[in-house]
Amino acid sequence: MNAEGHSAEGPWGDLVVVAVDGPAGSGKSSVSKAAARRLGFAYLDTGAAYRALAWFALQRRVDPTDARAVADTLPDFDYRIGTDPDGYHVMVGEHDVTDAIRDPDVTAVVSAIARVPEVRVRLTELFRAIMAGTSREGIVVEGRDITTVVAPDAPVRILLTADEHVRMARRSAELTGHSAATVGEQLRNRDRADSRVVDFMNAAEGVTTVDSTDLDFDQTVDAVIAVVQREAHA
Ligand SMILES: Nc1ncnc2c1ncn2[C@@H]1O[C@H](COP(=O)(O)OP(=O)(O)OP(=O)(O)O)[C@@H](O)[C@H]1O
Ligand SMILES: Nc1ccn([C@@H]2O[C@H](COP(=O)(O)O)[C@@H](O)[C@H]2O)c(=O)n1
Repeated sequence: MNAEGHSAEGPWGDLVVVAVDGPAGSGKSSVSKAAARRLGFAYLDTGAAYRALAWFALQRRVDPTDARAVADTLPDFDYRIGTDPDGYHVMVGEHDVTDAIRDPDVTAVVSAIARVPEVRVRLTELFRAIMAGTSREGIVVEGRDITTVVAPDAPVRILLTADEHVRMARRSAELTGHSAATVGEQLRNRDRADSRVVDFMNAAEGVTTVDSTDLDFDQTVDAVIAVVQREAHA
């Protein structure tokens, strides 16, 4: 039994871990948060940690392409994230970086930060500790390598995807003041860089694909919840 009372059968005991991966703009954060809210589960956004470390490196004027210098920031990286889907916040030390980590300057360098092996090892440990510490019945964890590296043994594993043009259109609809072409190019470049490190375009064995290309937001949340209900206690 772990500290939060999840009994010890399998790595997660009776904690229902819902692992969700997918490319940029596929709806991982918004859909996972809404599904967690409806299920009464916790919600963990893992991309926020990579973004927060990118923010921290920029603050320290570390060159994001210098892997050694990036890894050297890890001992001082004091990171906390809220896992209540209704109380989402991200802290680095005493700084609330919830909004700052969405800044285009951070988005532009996050893939370079995320390809540093020491970073991936450290953040994976951190994610597992946060997951094990939840007091709720379950947790929805979303990112790029959750179904394959962070929690390949999760009872529910989902690849959330959508056609690239649809993802670009959804992303540009939420970003005013940026041309659709620029938004699309940034999204495609980030996916290209990230997919050199982990494969989140193809479902690993045992992972269920939810394709939202022809679904609206609520239908996508319904589809994710249907997978959870079918697979959580299968
Ligand atoms: N099925 C859907 N129908 C319509 N809009 C959607 C759907 N799913 C997600 N969206 C919208 O698409 C946009 C991108 O979603 P979101 O930010 O959750 O994606 P993401 O995968 O977390 O992206 P990133 O990896 O870049 O952080 C949001 O505005 C969200 O509301
Ligand atoms: N499991 C993960 C999650 C994220 N990343 C990297 O972080 C970047 C930001 O992620 P968002 O989901 O907030 O867009 C992403 O582009 C990846 O570089 C990761 O490597 N693994």
